[in-house]
Amino acid sequence: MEKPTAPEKAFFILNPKSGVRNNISVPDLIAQHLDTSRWTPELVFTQYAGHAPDLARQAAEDGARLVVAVGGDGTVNEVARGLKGTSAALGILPKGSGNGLARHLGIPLALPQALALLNRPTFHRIDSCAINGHPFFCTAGIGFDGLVSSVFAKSTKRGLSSYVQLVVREFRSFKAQEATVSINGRSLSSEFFVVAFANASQYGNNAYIAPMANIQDGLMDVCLIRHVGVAEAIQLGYGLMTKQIAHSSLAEFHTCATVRVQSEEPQYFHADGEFIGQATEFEVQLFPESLEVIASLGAKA
Ligand SMILES: Nc1ncnc2c1ncn2[C@@H]1O[C@H](COP(=O)(O)OP(=O)(O)OP(=O)(O)O)[C@@H](O)[C@H]1O
Repeated sequence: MEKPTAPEKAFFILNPKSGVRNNISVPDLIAQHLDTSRWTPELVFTQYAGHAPDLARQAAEDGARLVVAVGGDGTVNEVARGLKGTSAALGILPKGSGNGLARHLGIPLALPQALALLNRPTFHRIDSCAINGHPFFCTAGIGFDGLVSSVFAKSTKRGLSSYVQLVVREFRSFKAQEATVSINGRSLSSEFFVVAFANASQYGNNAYIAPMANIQDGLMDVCLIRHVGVAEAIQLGYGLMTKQIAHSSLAEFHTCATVRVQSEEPQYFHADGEFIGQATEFEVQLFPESLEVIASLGAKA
């Protein structure tokens, strides 16, 4: 895309609570590294959880070409939600603890480099999804995934090591629930430890739940994991971190644009790592090319 003759408006939405790198002054970095011949920046801090969708939508209505989420996947989700159906593109300055969508989109985790990508932008359209009407852009999940998100939401600790400790603690008491997954005309009934829906390939922190997921192909990858004991959990953990889950007999993969899940007992679920609630029925849908982003996508998105 050609550089416009005059700078365009870029609106930065900063979550003061996200991430573990809180010694970094993002406003200073933006002042130092953003090319003001390309972008005229405006910055605002969120005041509360759930503030960013309104801020993003308003910025788009006020003519911002670019709205940048400064935070982790929760903040990215909120900003992206607000931008759906507008003509503004999403940018990301990754400042979360997991940064799943930023990693999938090839956005550098070092903020000066992420700002350099905004200075020489490449715009792409990506798919987005929704679980029971709650938009997500990276991953959503039911079962153990959902439980972990609910416990993490109550925890004040952030970062990978706290997350791993929490996963191990919750695993000991978790009981997989009976459910039926209706997908591509088939009904699959089983006890499921996890049913994960992947628009992007990873949860964050390079934990790949669906290494083959392509964010521009009009399909989500559904990963079904049935009964898991301690030995299988160790294998799965290794598979997540090495992309080997794609070849594991413990995980079954399908691709589709819609999927339904019906469960006997209420199950916890999350969208982009944020705990949403409990339900017995789930409908997950994909919306092709529904969001414009600045990214560095290789041959396989
Ligand atoms: N001003 C605010 N005060 C309190 N919470 C906020 C505020 N702004 C946003 N939030 C909430 O903070 C939560 C966490 O944000 P985010 O996911 O960006 O960071 P993270 O959890 O550190 O990163 P990651 O998701 O990558 O692990 C989100 O649920 C968001 O709604």
